[in-house]
Amino acid sequence: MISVAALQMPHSSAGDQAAVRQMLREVLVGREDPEGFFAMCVSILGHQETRSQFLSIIKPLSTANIRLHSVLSSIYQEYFSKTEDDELELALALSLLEMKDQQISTPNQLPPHPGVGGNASCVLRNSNAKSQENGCTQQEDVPGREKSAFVAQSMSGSKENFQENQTYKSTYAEVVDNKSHGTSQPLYVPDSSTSFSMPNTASVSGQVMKEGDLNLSKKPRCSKNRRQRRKAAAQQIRHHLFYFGSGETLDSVITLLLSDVLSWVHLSFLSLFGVLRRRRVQGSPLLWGELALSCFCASLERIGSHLIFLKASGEGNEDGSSLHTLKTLIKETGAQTVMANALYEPWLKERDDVVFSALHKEGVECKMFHSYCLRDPFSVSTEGVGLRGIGSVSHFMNCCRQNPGASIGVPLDPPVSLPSPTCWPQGVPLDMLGLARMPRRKDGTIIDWAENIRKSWDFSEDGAHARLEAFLHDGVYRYEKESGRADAPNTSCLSPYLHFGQLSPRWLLWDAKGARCRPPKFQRKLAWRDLAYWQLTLFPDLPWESLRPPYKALRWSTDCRHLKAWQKGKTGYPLVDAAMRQLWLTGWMNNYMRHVVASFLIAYLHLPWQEGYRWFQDTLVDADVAIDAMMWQNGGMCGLDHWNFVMHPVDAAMTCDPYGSYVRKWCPELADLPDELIHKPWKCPASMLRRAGVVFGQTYPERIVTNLEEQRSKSLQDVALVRKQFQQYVDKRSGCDLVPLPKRLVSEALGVSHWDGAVVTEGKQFLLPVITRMEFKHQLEDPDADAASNPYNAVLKGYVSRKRDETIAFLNETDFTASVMYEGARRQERLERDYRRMEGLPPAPSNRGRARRTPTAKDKFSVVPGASLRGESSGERVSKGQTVEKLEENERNKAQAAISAAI
Ligand SMILES: Cc1cc2nc3c(=O)[nH]c(=O)nc-3n(C[C@H](O)[C@H](O)[C@H](O)COP(=O)(O)OP(=O)(O)OC[C@H]3O[C@@H](n4cnc5c(N)ncnc54)[C@H](O)[C@@H]3O)c2cc1C
Repeated sequence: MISVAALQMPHSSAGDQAAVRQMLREVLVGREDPEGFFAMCVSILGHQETRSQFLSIIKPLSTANIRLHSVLSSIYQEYFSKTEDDELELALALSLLEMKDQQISTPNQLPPHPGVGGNASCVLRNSNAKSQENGCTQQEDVPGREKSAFVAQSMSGSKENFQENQTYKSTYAEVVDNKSHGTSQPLYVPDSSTSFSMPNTASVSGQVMKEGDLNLSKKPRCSKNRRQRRKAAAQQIRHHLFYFGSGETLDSVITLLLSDVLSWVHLSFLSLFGVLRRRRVQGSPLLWGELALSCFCASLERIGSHLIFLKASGEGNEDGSSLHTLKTLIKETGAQTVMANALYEPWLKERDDVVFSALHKEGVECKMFHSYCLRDPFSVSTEGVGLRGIGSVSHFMNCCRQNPGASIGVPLDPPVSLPSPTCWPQGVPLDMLGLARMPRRKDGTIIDWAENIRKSWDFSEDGAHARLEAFLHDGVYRYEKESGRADAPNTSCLSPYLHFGQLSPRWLLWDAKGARCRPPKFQRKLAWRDLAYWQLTLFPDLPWESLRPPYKALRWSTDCRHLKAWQKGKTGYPLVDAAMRQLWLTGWMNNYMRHVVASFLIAYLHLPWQEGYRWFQDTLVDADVAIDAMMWQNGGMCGLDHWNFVMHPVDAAMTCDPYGSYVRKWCPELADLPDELIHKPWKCPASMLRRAGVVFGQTYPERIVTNLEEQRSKSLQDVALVRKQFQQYVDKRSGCDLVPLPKRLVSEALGVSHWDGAVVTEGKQFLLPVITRMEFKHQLEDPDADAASNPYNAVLKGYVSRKRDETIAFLNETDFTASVMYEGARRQERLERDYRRMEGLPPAPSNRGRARRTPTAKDKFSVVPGASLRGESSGERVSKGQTVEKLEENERNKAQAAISAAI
């Protein structure tokens, strides 16, 4: 192993050198790819310096790792042999500059709010705070209560506030009544006191601010580290809120954002191989992070406080550098208490545990609070519920009901002031973090890919509340029935604010329940969010590896042209293109459109779901490692709750853009086509195209694939192939896929700790049958059949009748996925009716759609995946499985499990 520290970078700054060295270490241990490393050098050192220094930087590799050296050299040669024109052309294409004259408005048509917002993140606090003055709340009844009293008082504000909160809490518990289960038990709501509530409160400029990582308000402060621990490039913004104190109360508070070296990695999207890989790694979320931090700084200034930015530095790995920086700060400020909000990504939790335990050993009191999710994902348990239907939101909510754990808690008023230390520690300016750095051309000019994103959003907490208000006054009334509409602002558009902690889920849930219209579907969305984090804690490889083993071997396309066309919104399918352009220009698209573009990428282009995940990570302003990964796994057919539907790239418009106005907005070159043909311009007569000024290949791209049915058939056949190849992962009885269970779930299911002789042995794999598309089960029997002849064909064609709309709206009250299941079942019914008519058979008994949701002995495809645990080696049922089954037959869960199992 060579010594990275020995590398020479004569003309760069020490910080740059450290960043490059750090990244090279990552390459050497295989956590970073050479391409990502090179791009980082270009970003950090600049073109000139990279050109002159790169070869000497990598020179030590020429003896220590010849292969890597030659890969890096060829990347260098290729990059610097490109002409400026190539790059410019790419930049233009990628920025979709042909649309620059268009007025791009915000995703949900709210008037744009120029200016800034802010977020922030961490707070350092010193002891002896005047608790009444600021609003931190610690309602936990813990032994250290006295010590944390400063927090409790400062956050929850007055006693009256607290009482009001209690009342609110009981109202909340009633409201969260789970309608679909006819039980008065609070849905997904724990009962007793809040598990935290840090410096909440504060009425800043007359605004009630709510809890969030980057806000002053009602909630836990601190951070949510979003790090993408992926091999190509690890990026993160990390913020921590620290409270430093020396007594029973705090006398000062310092808000701190701690960022690590890799956060400044900056990939030029022009850089590599002439192929647009990404806007930049995590470009959009980092941009949001910077703008939101700047707003948060302003909010703190208004109440006489500051936000300090620090870069983690010091020797050692990333834990080491965070720890070193914190220790230095603690020494400087004399702090005795450090508090931070919990991060749930397993690898970040691990790091924080290490840091906190080291600080603890040195006598620093450390406290971690929960804020990002409604439930701490590490505390969710399947006990009493079992594993049947795992992955579905219904199953997850059942688990939360059965094992309520700590209370979700109530939002608190934001602080009106924060006690200041006598001397503020020295930080670095926000722009030094380099979060929203724009790439430069070789001539030094900046390519501002974020112009439209900045116009589209207000990045401040005020912006979050304005959107919430707007939604509660308008969109919320259409949410149940029409949240799929892309042409209307029917969803909340709050995801980036939630992601960056500018709005807490607790507050959102609270407000949604207080609204006159309380759509259960909307409330369940927050459970989806928590579900994603629960899955990530169970399967830390969720963002990279297919959960269903056979699907790792799926044959995927490697067609870069298709990928680029999809990314740039140039597939020739107007609905897909409109959504991808909206994503590029605003950093957002609604949930329905995310399903449409994901289905297109996977089922019709056969590109791996990881490509979609990566692109979303780079371009979504709400890019979230857990949610994104869970959804792409589900879309990629390998998640726990894989989609039982495929969105058709044309017909889905019947639901989401029936009049073509969404396409007209984002693909203006098609604006003059009539409503009925705008989603399929290739069907227009030549004269109509002429009149509308559409020339395929010039003004609008040709379709990159034309044989949709064939493409789908291929996709199905590929799935059948791997399921055949890896039969050990297919349950013979039900035809369902089998997923290896993480030990934590096995223990819960077997009740290992209490159960005689039940030992989950190291290395033994337990397999669980999971929800599996019916069309896959059928295809297994006839692997070469085409998609059209598969009676369970999952392609959704859009909703077409009012009656169906109403039924779907009703089912949406239960779950979005339930509605698409319904549609699938109806389609199946139609097919069967036609078949029977043609064959002269008597009509089938009715009510098949719903019946499919429950297992019947007659229809093997309806068999509900049970939680029969099998030892892989023996293939035999584990005797303890009977106990598991017993648990699962628990009456309280039966109805829910049936629905869960079907979706
Ligand atoms: C392929 C794919 C990738 C996705 N990637 C992300 C992502 O990176 N980050 C992200 O926040 N959401 C992601 N989603 C989920 C969802 O599309 C967005 O949360 C939603 O579109 C945000 O818009 P909204 O705030 O108007 O949502 P609303 O419908 O108003 O919902 C309110 C909030 O609930 C949460 N929520 C809604 N739907 C989901 C869901 N399916 N899973 C988890 N939480 C949900 C979000 O925090 C959202 O802000 C993805 C969905 C798909 C299909």
